[in-house]
Amino acid sequence: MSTIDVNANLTLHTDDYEINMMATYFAKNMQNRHAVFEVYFRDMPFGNGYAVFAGLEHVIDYIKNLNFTDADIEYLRKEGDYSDEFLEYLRNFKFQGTIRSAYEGDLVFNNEPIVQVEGTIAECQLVETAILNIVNYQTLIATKAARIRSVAGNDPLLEFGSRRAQEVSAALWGTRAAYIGGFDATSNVLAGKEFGIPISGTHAHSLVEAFGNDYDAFKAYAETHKDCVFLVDTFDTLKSGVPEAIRVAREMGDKINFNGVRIDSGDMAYISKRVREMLDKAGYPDTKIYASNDLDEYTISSLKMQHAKINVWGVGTKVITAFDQPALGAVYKLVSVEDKDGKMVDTIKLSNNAEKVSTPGKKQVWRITEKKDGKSEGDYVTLANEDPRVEKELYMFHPQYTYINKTITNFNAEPLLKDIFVDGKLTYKSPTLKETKQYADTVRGLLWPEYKRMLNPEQYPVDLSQEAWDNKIKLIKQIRNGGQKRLQ
Ligand SMILES: Nc1ncnc2c1ncn2[C@@H]1O[C@H](COP(=O)(O)OP(=O)(O)OP(=O)(O)O)[C@@H](O)[C@H]1O
Ligand SMILES: O=P(O)(O)OC[C@H]1O[C@H](OP(=O)(O)OP(=O)(O)O)[C@H](O)[C@@H]1O
Ligand SMILES: O=C(O)c1cccnc1
Repeated sequence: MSTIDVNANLTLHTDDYEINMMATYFAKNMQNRHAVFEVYFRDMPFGNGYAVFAGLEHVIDYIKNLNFTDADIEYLRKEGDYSDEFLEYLRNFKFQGTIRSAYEGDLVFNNEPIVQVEGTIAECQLVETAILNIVNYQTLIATKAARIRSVAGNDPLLEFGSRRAQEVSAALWGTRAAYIGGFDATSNVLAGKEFGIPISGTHAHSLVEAFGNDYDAFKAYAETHKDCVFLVDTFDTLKSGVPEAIRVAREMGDKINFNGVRIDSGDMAYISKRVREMLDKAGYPDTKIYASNDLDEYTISSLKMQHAKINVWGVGTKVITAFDQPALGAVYKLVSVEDKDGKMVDTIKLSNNAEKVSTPGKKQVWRITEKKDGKSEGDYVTLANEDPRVEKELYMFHPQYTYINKTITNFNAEPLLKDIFVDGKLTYKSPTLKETKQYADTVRGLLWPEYKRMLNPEQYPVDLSQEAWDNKIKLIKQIRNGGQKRLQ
């Protein structure tokens, strides 16, 4: 069994209310009614122009292992007010639904479905909590990482956040998401072993404290490691740390690779410039300067503007906790359900807040790109039975401000939601993590720069097809006119 337990049974990792609803559906003999739920988020995280989808691999592990054990059933018998018949139903429960999803690394936007779960209403209901838990966190971290990548240019980005992550699982899956989003390596050795992420590490202040001075610590490290990056700011970066690192490098000669020095405090623009001068003067122009200390896209961008001489960035807390926005806020909404006569009926959740009104009907998202250069034109959300690929021209309009519109010709339309599980069977073959990272990079390249800038990006169009829009307005009117249906 691996430590990141891909075989973990997380069946009870669900909210009590999901099982309570399952019990009601069961008692009313509605448990097998066909239903479609969709995951979407309402606002772009960090005010970013795009989000990077992540979490699918963990969702797949979770679904594969869904199964109520005897111990789970006994626990529910003790804690809940469930009938014996319902508990027997759970004991025999198997996920037999269909899941369609964006791929990890895909760019996703607010107010479009990014995961779709279709099956019996009972099974769809059960998986809400875990799917949201996984996708919300990993997509958030991958997006934060992509923002940091966007200002770091081609510089190596090291993920250092395990000590500050919200517990173990977040550190591990979070660093995987950060890798997809644009980081190059992690300090977490377990994540390296389990996911194949390159690992990277320097040393801490404690090494210098333990030896009492920079020289003895660096010398001892150099005698025990070929590749050396010395942390130079324990006492005084310019007066002691860097001179002693150079002294040790000279003494050790080609017994070591003097790969770098790390700065972890102070004015990193000023210090890095002085350190660069010292290293160059000493004949170490290839020795890199690493920086860490509460870095994020803002500090890195500012340091770049100040022409700081930093080559490698270690980023911990701010990426692994998505520091400035703790949750993505993705939701899971019922969009269509079978009525008592076996007919699928679209459903809507109304709200006084226009943004919170869900879009009814089973849908597909089409990424519309120009045929000429493959660049993005926007996303076109249709009802599932529509196929814009057969259209010669596409009329795209803003779903709230409909006077904002354009007609597109000569376009390609690619579906975002792809089959992952079909009738309970995994039909999707996962790429390697490296391929996923490469894919994330490629699709980011297709987005116009206006949507990618870190501050105040243009809003990427996510439009509804005329049919999807008409369907929504029809349902809103129906319900406002007192026409709530009896489906039972
Ligand atoms: N030239 C700079 N421009 C912008 N931000 C910087 C610059 N130099 C450092 N920073 C950032 O400023 C913050 C300084 O934080 P803080 O005051 O905690 O660090 P410190 O006092 O240098 O070190 P310590 O962590 O040991 O207290 C960090 O987020 C760091 O990344
Ligand atoms: O600042 P982050 O982006 O989270 O990067 C990780 C931090 O972890 C280490 O510090 P340590 O835990 O020793 O504490 P410190 O921040 O007080 O130096 C390292 O020196 C970085 O400063
Ligand atoms: O390797 C490092 O330098 C490192 C690892 C974790 C946290 N801070 C720094």
